[in-house]
Parts: sequence; structure tokens; C-alpha cells
Amino acid sequence: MVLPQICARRGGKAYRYLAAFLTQQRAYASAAAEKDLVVIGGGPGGYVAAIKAGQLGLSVACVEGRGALGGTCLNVGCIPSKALLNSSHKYAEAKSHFAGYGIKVGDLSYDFSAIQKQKDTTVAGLTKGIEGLFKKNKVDYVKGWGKLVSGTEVEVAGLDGTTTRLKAKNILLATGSEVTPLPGVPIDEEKIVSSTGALALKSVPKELVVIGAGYIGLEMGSVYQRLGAKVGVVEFLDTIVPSMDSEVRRAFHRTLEKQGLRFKMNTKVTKGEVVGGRVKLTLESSKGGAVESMECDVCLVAIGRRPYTQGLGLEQLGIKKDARGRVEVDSNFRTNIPTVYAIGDIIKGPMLAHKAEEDGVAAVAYVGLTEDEAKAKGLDYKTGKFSFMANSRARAVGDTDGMVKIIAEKGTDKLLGMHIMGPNAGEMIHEGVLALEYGASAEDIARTCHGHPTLSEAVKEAALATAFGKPIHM
Ligand SMILES: Cc1cc2nc3c(=O)[nH]c(=O)nc-3n(C[C@H](O)[C@H](O)[C@H](O)COP(=O)(O)OP(=O)(O)OC[C@H]3O[C@@H](n4cnc5c(N)ncnc54)[C@H](O)[C@@H]3O)c2cc1C
Ligand SMILES: NC(=O)c1ccc[n+]([C@@H]2O[C@H](COP(=O)([O-])OP(=O)(O)OC[C@H]3O[C@@H](n4cnc5c(N)ncnc54)[C@H](O)[C@@H]3O)[C@@H](O)[C@H]2O)c1
Repeated sequence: MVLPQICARRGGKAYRYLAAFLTQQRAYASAAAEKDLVVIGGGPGGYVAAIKAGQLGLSVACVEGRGALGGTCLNVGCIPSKALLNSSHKYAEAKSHFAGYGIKVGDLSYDFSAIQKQKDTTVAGLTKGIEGLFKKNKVDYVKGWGKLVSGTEVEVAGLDGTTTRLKAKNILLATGSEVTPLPGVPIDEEKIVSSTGALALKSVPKELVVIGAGYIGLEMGSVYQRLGAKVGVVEFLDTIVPSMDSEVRRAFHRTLEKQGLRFKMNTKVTKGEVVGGRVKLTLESSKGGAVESMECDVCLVAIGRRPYTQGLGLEQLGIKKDARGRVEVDSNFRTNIPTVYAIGDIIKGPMLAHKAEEDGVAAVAYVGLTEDEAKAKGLDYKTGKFSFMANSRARAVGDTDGMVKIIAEKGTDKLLGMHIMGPNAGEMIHEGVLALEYGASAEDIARTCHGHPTLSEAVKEAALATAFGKPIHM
């Protein structure tokens, strides 16, 4: 009764103030009450866990400090990089391939700020969408930086300047990762950039040097090469993307070179500085000796990522980390403090949004063992391959670079790994994921009817090659 009386006495403005005050009090009250679960970090690890907990009927809060949900992946990772890859791919297609299909486009150009805007709109739509999902699943979104005070308490330095404490039966750490810095090459996010700066450049550089031929370097290098930049890649090792199957990796390397990327292998950058608006780099052979220099407009440092646990209070609580700074967990994701759990990039395993090897570097995807791993484990294995050059759909759409490679156990024919380099690899790999999950054999895949004409027929053909030694169409 109080609220309508005050409203009647003082008019609509007071009502609005009071309603806002009560909403705030309710938020404080719900924050102060003990939650079943408090999640620190709103990336793909944390936000999915929070939603699932909400769906299971638990009371849950998710603390996120960057001002938007979705973590690295949605804000400065998977999603913006794929948006730029898509735009640059469409432009490159129009430039180099449309004429071959009889399509005339006249003077082709692009508006880079519009490309960036499209990327930003995509990101904003998705991150806002997660806020909606939080509401739907009754997850409290607490905006601020969280710090463990005990195994059941989190202190939040709110983005609005307030400090609050959340009590929880259980706490889940999902604070993700950050760029690994390269000593001597300080990142300013304008001239010497990390992936975050590379995703937000205001214009396409004339010359880009990428340090590190891993996922990020090759994705961003491809984007800017397609948009007209001269791209050089400096890699410490003698191979690109070291975790990939070596045969697939070699084919991928050749494809990237064909597209125009230039590689300097077995080389490390020891110094980088901005002089007169240009980036000057000092290079050395990774095997020692031979100092040389290189110049470019923008340099991307992409030598890996490391777990982000800064300011989280792990040390005070004695939460164990390994030598690489990753939080140690048991098979139930529990740390050495029984009420504190950890998931995602801060624990061991691949730093991938869903810890499943999905959509790889623009067009590479894999699941299970590489041939090199099968060999190292001493397994008795066999392989089968099929090139997209011999796949009718790939021929029809003019996207014939790449292959499907399958690795299976020799005696049982059981699938051990699948590797796809080529068009739509990130979508097609799920056939391999499912096959591995259910312990399928290469013959199972080979005997399964695949629609025609589809890129997926290359998977069936590679399975035929693995199970019976021969594909049909090659
Ligand atoms: C350029 C790029 C491209 C990528 N592309 C792919 C891809 O195509 N496919 C793929 O699978 N993976 C990709 N990844 C990797 C993927 O982004 C990560 O593996 C994934 O985001 C990890 O999820 P996470 O939830 O563990 O951590 P994150 O996504 O890093 O989320 C952690 C969140 O926690 C917040 N946080 C940290 N500390 C605190 C604190 N104390 N309090 C409150 N909040 C905190 C951070 O602000 C962050 O938002 C890419 C990464 C990059 C950088
Ligand atoms: N499509 C995807 O799945 C995707 C895309 C982007 C990022 N990611 C994730 O993000 C993580 C980080 O990506 P990344 O590309 O930064 O790391 P990465 O580990 O994939 O590659 C880093 C590369 O840098 C090289 N390197 C290291 N130190 C060097 C030095 N001093 N000089 C020259 N080269 C050096 C390494 O040998 C390696 O080849 C990946 O591990 C991956 O899990 C995934």
C-alpha cells in the first residue's frame, strides 16, 4: 500500500525513484543471500555453466568484469575473428573467383569500417543474447571483478565502484586466458598488436608481420592478406600449427603460401619497436646466429595464450597451480579446495571454446589422434585419405584445396582420428566427433549413405580408403 500512496502524493517521478530503489534493494538482497553457485568469469566456460545450473534449479550468480558477457570467445576471439574471416573470404572470392563462374562485378572494393561495424554488430547481438538467457534461466549477472575471500565467499569490485560480497555453497572459476607477451616486443594495440588489436584495426595495413604461425596468427594473417596486405609470418619452429597432423599441416602450409602468405620458419623475433610510425623488428635464427631486421606497418604478436588468474586470490587460499600457471583440478574439475571448481582456459587441455577441436584455422578441423600421435603411442594403425579435388561438390563450388584423412586401429578398424582441411571443415568434423564418441569403425562411416553431391562424401571416401584400402572416386 505504501508505494501507491507515495506515488499519489508525490507524483510519477517519486514512484520511479522508489521503484528503482526497491529493485536495487532486491538485487542487493539476492546478492547477499547464499547462492548454490557463484561463477567467476562469463566466457563460454562460465556462462554455459551458469545457465545450466539455473536450468537445474540452482540459485546462481555469474561475476564478469569486462562489461559484457561471452568472454574472450564472443568479444575478442572466435566470433569477431570468424566475422572478419567471412567478410574477407567473400571479398577474395569475388575478386579472384567470380569471373571464373561468369559473374561480373565491375570495380570491386570494400569499406573496411563497414566490415568492422558488421563484426561489432554480430558481437553485440550475441553478447546481449546471453544477458537474455541469464534472465530466462534466473542467473544473476554481477558486473565486476571477483576475488576469492574463502572457499565459499567472493568479493566483487563492482564496475559501478561498489564492493559486495557473495556467499556460495560452491564457486566455479572460469576466468579464461590472456595473450602471452613476447619480451622485447611491447604491445601497444595500435602498431604492435595482440589478437584483440588485430581484430579492431581502423584500416588494412600495407604490410603486416605476424609473429607465431599458430591458430590466431594464421587466421588474422589470412584476413588481412585477403584484404590486400602483404603478410609475412615469422615462426620459431620449423612447422606451422605444431599440434596438427603433420601431413595435413604440410598441405595447409602449401595452401597458405599459394594464397600469398610468406613464411620465415625457424626464426625468432628478439626486439620490436615503433620508429617513425613503422614497426622495426630484429630477427634471429631460432637455432642461433644470423641477426636480421624487418619492417612493417603493423606487427601481430600471436605466440600463444596463458591462463588468466590475476587478482583472483588463488595464492591467499593456497589453490594449486601447475608450472604453466594452470589451476590444477581432479577429474570432477575440483581444485584442492573442495568447494572451488575450475574449467576452461585456466585448466589444462586445449584452449578452445568448448574444449572440442572444432572449427579450426579458417578451414582446418580435427578430432582424436594425429598420425604422429598414433605412431608415438606405438599403436598399430592404418590411414585413408581423400582429396577434395576429386569431390564433385567441391569441384562445383570451385573450392578444391584440401583433404580428409582418417586414422583407424589396424586390427579392429576402430576410428582413432579424423582430420579435415578444406571447405566447411568445421561443420563436417562433427561426423568424426560422433563416430569417435560411439566407437565407430572406418567401415561404419564408409557404409553410411552420404547425400550427393556433398562435401561430406569426401569423409565417406576417406573411410572407404581406410577400411578397404580404396576409395571409389580416386
Ligand atoms: C582471436 C581468437 C580466436 C579464437 N578462435 C577460436 C575458435 O575459432 N574456436 C575455439 O574453440 N576457440 C577459439 N578461441 C579460444 C576461445 O576464445 C577460448 O578457448 C574460450 O574463450 C575460453 O573460454 P573460457 O570461458 O575459459 O574463458 P574466456 O572466454 O577467456 O572468459 C573468461 C572471462 O572471465 C572474465 N574474468 C577474468 N577474471 C575475472 C574476475 N576476476 N572476475 C570477473 N570476471 C573475470 C574475463 O573478463 C572473461 O570475459 C579463440 C581465441 C582468440 C583470442
Ligand atoms: N580456430 C580455432 O580453433 C582457434 C582460433 C584462434 C585461437 N584458438 C586458440 O587460441 C590459442 C592461442 O592461439 P595462438 O595462435 O596465439 O597460439 P598457438 O599456440 O596456436 O600458436 C603459437 C605459435 O607461435 C609460435 N611461437 C612461440 N613463440 C614464438 C616466438 N618467440 N617467435 C616466433 N614464434 C613463436 C609457436 O611455435 C606456435 O606455432 C590456441 O592454442 C587455440 O587453442 C583457436
